Amino acid sequence: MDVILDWKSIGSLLATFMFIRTAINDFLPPEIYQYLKRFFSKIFSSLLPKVTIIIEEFDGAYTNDIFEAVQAYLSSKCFSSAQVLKLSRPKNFKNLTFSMNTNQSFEETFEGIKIKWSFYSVEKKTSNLGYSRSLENRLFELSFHRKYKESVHSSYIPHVMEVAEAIKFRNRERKLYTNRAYNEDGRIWSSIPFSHPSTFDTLAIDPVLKEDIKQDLMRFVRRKEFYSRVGRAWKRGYLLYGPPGTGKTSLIAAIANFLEFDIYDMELTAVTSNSQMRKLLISTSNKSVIVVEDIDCSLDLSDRKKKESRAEDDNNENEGDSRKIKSQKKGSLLQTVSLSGVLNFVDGLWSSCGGERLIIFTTNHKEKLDAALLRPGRMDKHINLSFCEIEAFKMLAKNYLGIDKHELMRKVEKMLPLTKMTPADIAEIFMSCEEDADMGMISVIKRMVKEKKKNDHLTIEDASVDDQKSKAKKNDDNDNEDASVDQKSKEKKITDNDNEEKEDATEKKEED
Ligand SMILES: Nc1ncnc2c1ncn2[C@@H]1O[C@H](COP(=O)(O)OP(=O)(O)OP(=O)(O)O)[C@@H](O)[C@H]1O
Repeated sequence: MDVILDWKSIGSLLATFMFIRTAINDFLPPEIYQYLKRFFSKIFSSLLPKVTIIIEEFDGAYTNDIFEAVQAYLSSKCFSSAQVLKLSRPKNFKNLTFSMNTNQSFEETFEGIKIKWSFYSVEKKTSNLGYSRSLENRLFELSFHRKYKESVHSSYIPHVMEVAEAIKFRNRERKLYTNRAYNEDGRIWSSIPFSHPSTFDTLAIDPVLKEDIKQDLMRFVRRKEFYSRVGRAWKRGYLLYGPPGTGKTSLIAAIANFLEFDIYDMELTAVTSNSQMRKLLISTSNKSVIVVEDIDCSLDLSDRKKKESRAEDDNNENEGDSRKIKSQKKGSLLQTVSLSGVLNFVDGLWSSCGGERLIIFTTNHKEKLDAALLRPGRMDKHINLSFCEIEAFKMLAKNYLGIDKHELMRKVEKMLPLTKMTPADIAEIFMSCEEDADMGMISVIKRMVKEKKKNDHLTIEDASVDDQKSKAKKNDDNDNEDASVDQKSKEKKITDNDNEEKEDATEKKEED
């Protein structure tokens, strides 16, 4: 009976409320109505003291740095209070990582302020060109009492960012790229678990060049103030050029490892417009290396003045199959991103990015690029990676065979300039020798002899009839060299002694 009475009183209360509301709406002048509305909403908001800040993973197409920072911050904190946690150890991470599960909360007190974090994941439906797809939209909610709004803004949030930065620094050996960015179709355009083992120690390039690159990078990262003082965006452009297999990709990985930057590998051919490219680039995080590989294949970026004559040359040129396929595949998209689009982003747009960024273009054909793209300020440093020279060879021998010196090193030094072998060629031979130093060195020399023969043969085919004699002599020399290597390998098997003398004797014989 009591319950029935309660329901009755609620009903009459609601009826009275509706009556008053209608009366206010109908009879009160609008000005007084608005005034009363503001007045009551003020009273209600002071009665509801909670403020909530939402931190989404993506802001439109761009990643939100604060989301990542909060994620790192909470992974270090949530263990003590969240009820359901996720435990993981991503590949290449040393430590276990705790993170909050969806729909979970974590509470803490900071300088007397009660803070509550909640983590949600919501499905967002998007439709594009008749296709509908669902995207995961993850977000953190930060709630606290209204009266602490100012303190949260000026102390707590900076504290979270500081802790997150410290965690990132502490875990700098963890090489995992976790950032995700979606393009307008909702596809991930860049999600690279970055754990490339290449470092400056394993990179076989001229030591002087290596040191120069390291110095340049260090100067760049410590000159934040300088860049802002002179009013320039904090970015640097590198162009890596040289034949395939000379270590362009390895150098990029070594740079990212050295600087501890994220890598974004930009597939320009998948970008459908200049504005999309601009959006994608702005969505990259601070401290990142943006890589555009094979720029000459991705776009028609050749010097506009030379374009027509080049087109003819291209038809006649005997290029590698893979490059042809690449060009054909990408040809249909040639018009989508223009040279000016690329130039624009390399120049001006960076200013809106804030943090330091390195952009690296690679090409096998520097001469095909437009001069406008190559000028300083756009591509600040041009790095030529070429065929293997002796210092690089020694590094490869050390890395792959574990040797600092070898009796055949002098021979290699003599022959290297006569061949066009890339570090990749040599690395491949060493790989197949399973760390047997003698076998590795002998196999390399045999291959060099073959390469030299091939090169000589090509040169001679082009030469005039008068050069026929020298061709015969060169072939004789090659045969001698080939034989001497075989001979040496036999001798090596018999005894390790007297090698130096035997080699000297063989070389002398060849010279004679
Ligand atoms: N300078 C180098 N130092 C150490 N290893 C190298 C070097 N150059 C090539 N290599 C080896 O050869 C492989 C291929 O090299 P990489 O992909 O870096 O060459 P690239 O110049 O980028 O070739 P492409 O132009 O075809 O992309 C690497 O995985 C690495 O093992």
